[in-house]
Amino acid sequence: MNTTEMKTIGFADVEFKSSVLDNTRHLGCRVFHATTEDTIIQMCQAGLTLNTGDNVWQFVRESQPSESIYQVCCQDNRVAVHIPKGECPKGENVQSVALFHADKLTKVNQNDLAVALACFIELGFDPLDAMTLGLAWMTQQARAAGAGWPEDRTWFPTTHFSGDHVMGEEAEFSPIRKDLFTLYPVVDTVEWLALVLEQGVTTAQLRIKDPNDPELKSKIQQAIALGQQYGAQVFINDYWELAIEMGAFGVHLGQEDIEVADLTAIQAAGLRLGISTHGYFEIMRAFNLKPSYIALGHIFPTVTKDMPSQPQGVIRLGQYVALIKGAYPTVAIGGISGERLPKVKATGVDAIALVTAITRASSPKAATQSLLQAMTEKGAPHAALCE
Ligand SMILES: Cc1ncc(COP(=O)(O)OP(=O)(O)O)c(N)n1
Ligand SMILES: Cc1ncsc1CCOP(=O)(O)O
Ligand SMILES: [Mg+2]
Repeated sequence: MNTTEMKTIGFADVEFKSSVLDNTRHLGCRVFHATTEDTIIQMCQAGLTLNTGDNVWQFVRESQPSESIYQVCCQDNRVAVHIPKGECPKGENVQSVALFHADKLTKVNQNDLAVALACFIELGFDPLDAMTLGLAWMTQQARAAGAGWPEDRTWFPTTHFSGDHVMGEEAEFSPIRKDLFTLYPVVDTVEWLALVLEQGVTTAQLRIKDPNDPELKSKIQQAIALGQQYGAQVFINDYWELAIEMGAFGVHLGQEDIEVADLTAIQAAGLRLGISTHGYFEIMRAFNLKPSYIALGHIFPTVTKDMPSQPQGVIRLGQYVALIKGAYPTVAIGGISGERLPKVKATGVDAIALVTAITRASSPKAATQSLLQAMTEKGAPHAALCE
């Protein structure tokens, strides 16, 4: 934990019982009987509620769409969260029911869950990340593995949205070569791609954001050919259909992209798949697809893309990397410069993706070379992280 400040949470009803109350101190939180805290757990006629100041959670038997309340429905070891309409950052198309399966618990105790959820929300996590962490923390305790910060993915729930694509049991995406997965420039022209490959880059991405670009097809074709020429892993951002048609090495897709792409077709065609994530819920959601790598972002503020989420910082990056390590290769993205690279690398992340550190450098060739060198230099892995 990176803070010594104790967070306080109140429960309004003196009769309120939870077996994890004392253990919240391991997270830097204190939950006690009070009626005046900003974050408060209380019983009302409709059932258990948690008011965090920013949002209200209600534990219900059957959920129904609501404009303003997060509704939590617990059944055995499964939890469904109905996300209020007003909370969907991207509007109507966003999926509204998040599902969690804590398969190493027999039953989710809703009082314990309210406490765990309150703690992780107080610690600054987004709602679905707080739920993911809360269930991991409860499972870890139920399995006598301590009450400290949940790091071991064994205890994490599986997560998905209702309506998510389900991959076949055996299906997984082709692997990447990890020895070639170091500096990962993301560029928007074939010229930039050629420049970075000439400097010795071994993994790169073509990211063209205009789907009406009249030369889109030809640019993708040239990017694939350059990848083959240099023996590099070239990913195509977004345009998975063209990537399949033209035999690309791989595609990169974001959280909304995976809802519409034909993942089975991408996998069956042998293309590698990289997936963007922005927190615990999305990381566990990405696990379901058995991708070729998981991208973690955005780490620092970025000028390249409008981000609905907050920058994650290197402390959280380190926690995500620890969670994923050994399962999938990881790449960090967002606001990473040459100066910031060493502390990002110290988290143990496999690769570092960047745009402006190269495209806005006074000498892009020299910048690429020095970034490549910095990636291969032996630093102190997992050195003390300070932001
Ligand atoms: C390596 C890497 N990480 C993240 C992204 C972002 O993908 P996405 O969230 O789909 O956003 P767009 O790039 O499509 O705007 C990426 N492209 N590459
Ligand atoms: C595409 C993308 N996805 C998350 S941050 C980002 C842009 C990264 O660009 P930069 O390295 O210039 O911050
Ligand atoms: Mg995308």
